[in-house]
Formats: sequence, C-alpha cells, structure tokens
Amino acid sequence: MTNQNVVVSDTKSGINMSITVAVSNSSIFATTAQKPPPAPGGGGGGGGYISISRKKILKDLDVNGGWIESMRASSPTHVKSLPSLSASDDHHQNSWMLHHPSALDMFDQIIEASKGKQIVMFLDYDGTLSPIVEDPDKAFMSEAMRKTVKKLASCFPTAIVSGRCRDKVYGFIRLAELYYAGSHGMDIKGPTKSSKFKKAVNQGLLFQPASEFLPMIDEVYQQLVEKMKSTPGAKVENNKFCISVHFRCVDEKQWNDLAQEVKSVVKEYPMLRLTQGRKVLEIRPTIKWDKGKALEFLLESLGYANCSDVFPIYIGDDRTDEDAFKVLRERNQGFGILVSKIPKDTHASYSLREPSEVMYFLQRLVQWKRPSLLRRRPCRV
Ligand SMILES: O=P(O)(O)OC[C@H]1O[C@H](O[C@H]2O[C@H](CO)[C@@H](O)[C@H](O)[C@H]2O)[C@H](O)[C@@H](O)[C@@H]1O
Repeated sequence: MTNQNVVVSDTKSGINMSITVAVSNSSIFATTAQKPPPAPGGGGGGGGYISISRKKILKDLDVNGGWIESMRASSPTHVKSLPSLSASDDHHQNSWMLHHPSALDMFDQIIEASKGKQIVMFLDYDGTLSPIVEDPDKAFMSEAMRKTVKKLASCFPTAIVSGRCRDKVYGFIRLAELYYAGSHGMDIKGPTKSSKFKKAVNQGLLFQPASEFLPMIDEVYQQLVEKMKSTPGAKVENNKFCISVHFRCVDEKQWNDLAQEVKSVVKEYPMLRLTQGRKVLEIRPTIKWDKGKALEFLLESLGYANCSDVFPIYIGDDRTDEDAFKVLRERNQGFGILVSKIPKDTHASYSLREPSEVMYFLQRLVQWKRPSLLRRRPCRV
C-alpha cells in the first residue's frame, strides 16, 4: 500500500483540494482531506459536491467498444482480474474516490447531516445485500446480513428495492417487517408484520402499476426460454413484471448473437423496452416507472411526501439504482451510496466497495441509533 497526494481543482469555484489516498492493488481509501466534501443532504443534490470534475473524470473513464465492453465492465467479478492500473487510471480512481468517498469514512458527517430528520433506508438486493454469484437462484445473503437488516428495520423504516420478482427477493430475505418493491419497483407491498413504522394506511399496501403487462410479459418469457435453449449458459428469469436474460455464464463470443436474439423478440413488442444490468439484459414495460418512482411512492406511503424532515438513504450497485440516486439528488434529500470497487458514472454521493462494507455501514447505523441492539461493536471486515 502506498500513500499518494492528489490535488483536484474545481474550475467553477476555483477550489483546490488536496487529499491523501492510500492505494493498493485492490483498495483505495481516502485517508485525509484538507477540505472534505460538505456534509451530505440536506444536500445529496449536486450542491454539496464539486460537479465539474465528476463529468470530466467520467468522460475519460467511458468504456469504448460498444455494449459488450460496457456489459463486461458492468460486473467485474474479481478486481484482481481487472487490467492493472496505469498512473492515469490511478488518478481517475483517486479523483473518483474524492467525489464519492467511502460512506464508512464519512459516517460521522452523514449522522450529523441526518440530525433531527427521520432516516428511511432503501436497499437494493443483488450486489448490495448479497454478493454477485453465477447462479441467480443461489444469490443468498448471509445470516449475519439478515440479522443486521432485521435490526436496521427496528431502527428505521426499511425497504428493499429490487429488479427481482417480489416473492423471490422475499424468499431470500424473509423479513416480514420490511417494505418490498420488486420488479424494479413495479410491485410494491407494505410490511405484513406489524412494526412501529407501519402506518395504518399501509395495511395491505399493494401497488402494481404494470399489471396490464402480465400476459405480454409471460408470452415474451416463453419465447425467450425457447430461443435461449440453444445458447449454453444463458438463463431467462421471470421477474413477474419484467424479464432478465442472463449472460454471465455464456461464452463472450456468443454475447452479440444472444443480444440480437433478445432484440429480435422484443422488437415485436413496442410496449416493452430493453435495459442493461450486470451481465444481464432486462425486458420491461415502457411505463414511466422505475426504482426512483418507487422510492418516491414509498416515501409518500410512509407519510413523508412533502416533508423536509426526512433523510432517505439508498444503497445500490446497479444502473437501475441510478434512477433512485437521481431522485434523491433532485429532491436534495438524503443521498445515494453506490456499491462498487471501480469508478462508475453515478448520481450517488458516496461509495462502499462490497456487501461486507454495506453490512458494516448498516451495523454502524444500528449502533448509533440503538447501541443496545448490538452486543459487540461492529468491526470492519
Ligand atoms: O435490483 P437488484 O436486486 O440488484 O436485481 C438486479 C438483478 O439481479 C440479479 O442478477 C444479478 O445478480 C445475479 C446473482 O448474483 C448474477 O448472477 C447476475 O449476473 C446479475 O445480473 C437477478 O438475477 C436479476 O433478475 C435482477 O434483475
């Protein structure tokens, strides 16, 4: 591990910042900042951050070579398998960390910013609560994570917002006191178990804005299952209001053909659209509904529609989580945390490297709110 001083200039404000960054092959930690980023949100919204360099830096980070490159980059399973960093890559990584510091390193500032406000937690599932694995049916979260989320939900209203079908994600988490928004927010259900945050109005809350698409989604699912039979490793997942076609176990040489096959099916259905996730293509209704809208809907259901005293924290790792990060920036409330080991273009304000860091961050929130709930002090893994 080496320490490097990085000076980053904001051309708009003329502010120069100098940070010390500890760099190893697999980790980058901002250790000191002469002028730390302003406390978060009441200002996840651009205001708190130096906006210039983010765009500039990320322009340079853009992956070339079309969607295959971007698909590959969407989900580097092992950081060790990434090409080794050049000095200029190092600079980009360091700059990115400056603008998206670790939520763990900024914990005290985050708590300070939330003072007097109700924290509401939004958690993505895959890649956030559970590690990315090859078989989507085996993306189990650890028992320790489950216990942590349970404690978290006794401290703050907590919602799971996932691309998966709601029943499946519930099957992995099995906590009835949470709100669940499955199918990228198109299938929202309130807690079935009473909790101090469950409002009477949420008794039996169920919201499915894309229900008329169900027959169409089923039809397309059957077609895709048939088509994908000839591609070893391809997997089609029915997520109720959307469909995932998984590439992770398909030979990269076949990715283009497979994508063409998916497109050829979807083009017959103008009411459906194709989006991209982590080594997955997703087919979903064209309705204007996404994880960001789900977040707003849930805040409203919780009674925080027009409140200034709410502090939503959204943690996610995927492109689809960007819609929620963006909503928080636009509302200038709370903030987003991107789970990523590598720099990505994001509307999130902070970063965490992997689910184990997410768990540690959640434990610290619990410990701060109700120290008695944690027998031992959380320790960083
Ligand atoms: O919104 P999320 O909860 O993050 O769900 C997004 C997709 O996650 C799953 O796929 C991803 O995780 C799999 C298991 O680790 C991995 O094999 C796959 O390559 C990833 O794309 C899930 O299977 C999808 O249906 C979700 O849409």
